[in-house]
Amino acid sequence: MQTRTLRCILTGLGNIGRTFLEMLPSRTTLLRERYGLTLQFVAVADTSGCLVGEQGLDPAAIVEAKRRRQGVTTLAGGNLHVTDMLTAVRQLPADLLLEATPTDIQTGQPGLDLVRAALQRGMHVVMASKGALVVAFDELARHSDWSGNRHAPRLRFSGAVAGALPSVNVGWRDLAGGEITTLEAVLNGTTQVMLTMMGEGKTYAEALAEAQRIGIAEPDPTLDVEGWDAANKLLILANAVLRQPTRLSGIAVEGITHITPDDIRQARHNGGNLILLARAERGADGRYALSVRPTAVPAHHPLARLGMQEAGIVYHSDIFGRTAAFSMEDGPLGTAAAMLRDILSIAPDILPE
Ligand SMILES: NC(=O)C1=CN([C@@H]2O[C@H](COP(=O)(O)OP(=O)(O)OC[C@H]3O[C@@H](n4cnc5c(N)ncnc54)[C@H](OP(=O)(O)O)[C@@H]3O)[C@@H](O)[C@H]2O)C=CC1
Ligand SMILES: N[C@@H](CC=O)C(=O)O
Repeated sequence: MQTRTLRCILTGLGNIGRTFLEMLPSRTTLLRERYGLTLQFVAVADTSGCLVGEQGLDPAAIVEAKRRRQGVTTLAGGNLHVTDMLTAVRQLPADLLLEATPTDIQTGQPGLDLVRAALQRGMHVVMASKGALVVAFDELARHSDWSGNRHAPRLRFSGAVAGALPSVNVGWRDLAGGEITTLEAVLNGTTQVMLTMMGEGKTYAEALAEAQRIGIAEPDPTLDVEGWDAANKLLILANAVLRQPTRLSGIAVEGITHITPDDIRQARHNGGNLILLARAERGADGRYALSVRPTAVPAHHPLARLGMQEAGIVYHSDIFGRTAAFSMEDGPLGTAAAMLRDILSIAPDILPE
C-alpha cells in the first residue's frame, strides 16, 4: 500500500499530548499497513513555546523531555527552532492541528485562537480540549464540515467528550435518522473515581488525589468536582448530536462537593449507585432540558454498574430504541486513542495525494 504523510502540529504536551506521542510507536506498523498513513510532527507546543522542525520532530525525544519535566523548547538547535504556537498554526505547512492545551470555559483560550486560525486556513482539527467548543461551538461548526460543506476543513472532538467512550460518534453517526428523546450519561471520570472510592471508605481528599495521580483530573479540578466538566461535555453533545444550540447557562449544574460517604452508601442500598448524571430530556416543545447532578440510580439502570474509570452513555430514540455504550479507560490513554480514532476517521478525505 502507498504510504502518505500527514503533517501535524500538536499543542499541549501534558497527560494527553504526551500520552498520544507515547502511544504512537505501538501503532506505526498498523497505521502504515492498514491505513497507508504516517504521522509527522512539524511543531509541538507547551508553556515554554513552540518547537518547529519542518522536516519532522522526533516524538521520542519530546516524550523524554516532558518526562524530565523540561520545556520542549530546550530541544531547539540545529534545524529545530522556536516560535509561538499561533504563528506555527498560521504559517507552517501542515495538514492537521491536534489540540490538547488546558480547557478554559470563560475564554476558550488558548485553544480557541488556535482552532480558529487552523480552520480559517483550511487546516483540519482534532481536539481533546473543550474550552473552544464550549465558548464557540456555533462559530467553529460554521467554519468546518459541521456546516454541511463537505469541502470545509474537518473538525473532530470525540476524545473531548469522555475519551474512549464513543459518545459523539454513536449519537451523531449511528443514530442518524432517529429523534433522540433522552440521553443519560456519566461523562466525568474524576467524579466517578471519587464517588467509587468514597463509597469504599476513602476521604474526599484522598479520592481527588487518586484521580489527579491517574492523570484524568482537569488542571483546575474544580471543573470536575463542581460539575462543569460534565456540563461542558453535555453542551458539546447538545450542540453536535441533539442539534440544540446550547450555552453553559442553559444547563442546570450541581457538582459533588457536598456529597458524603453516607449519601453514597444509601444510594448503593439494593444494588443502586450514586453517579454524577448528565441528562437531556426532550420536552413536548421539542427542546431538551439539560442537567448535570448527583443522582441515585436504581440497580436496573444501565449506568448503575459503572465502577472506577468507567464512563457510559444511554440514548433513547424513537426508531432505534435504547442504545448504550460503556468504556473503561487506563488514565489518559483512552483520550489519546480517541484522537487517533478521529484522525483515522477523516484520513481518507484529507490525506494529500
Ligand atoms: N486528562 C484527561 O484524561 C483528559 C483531558 N482532556 C482535555 O485535554 C486537555 C489537556 O489535558 P491534560 O493533558 O490532562 O492537561 P495537562 O495540564 O496535563 O497538560 C496541558 C498541556 O498544555 C500545555 N499548556 C498549558 N497552557 C499552555 C499555553 N498557554 N500555551 C501552550 N501550552 C500550554 C502544558 O504545558 P507544560 O507541559 O509546559 O505545563 C501541558 O503540556 C484539557 O483541555 C482537558 O480538558 C480531555 C479528555 C481527557
Ligand atoms: N477531567 C476529565 C478528563 C476528561 O475529559 C474527567 O475527569 O473526565
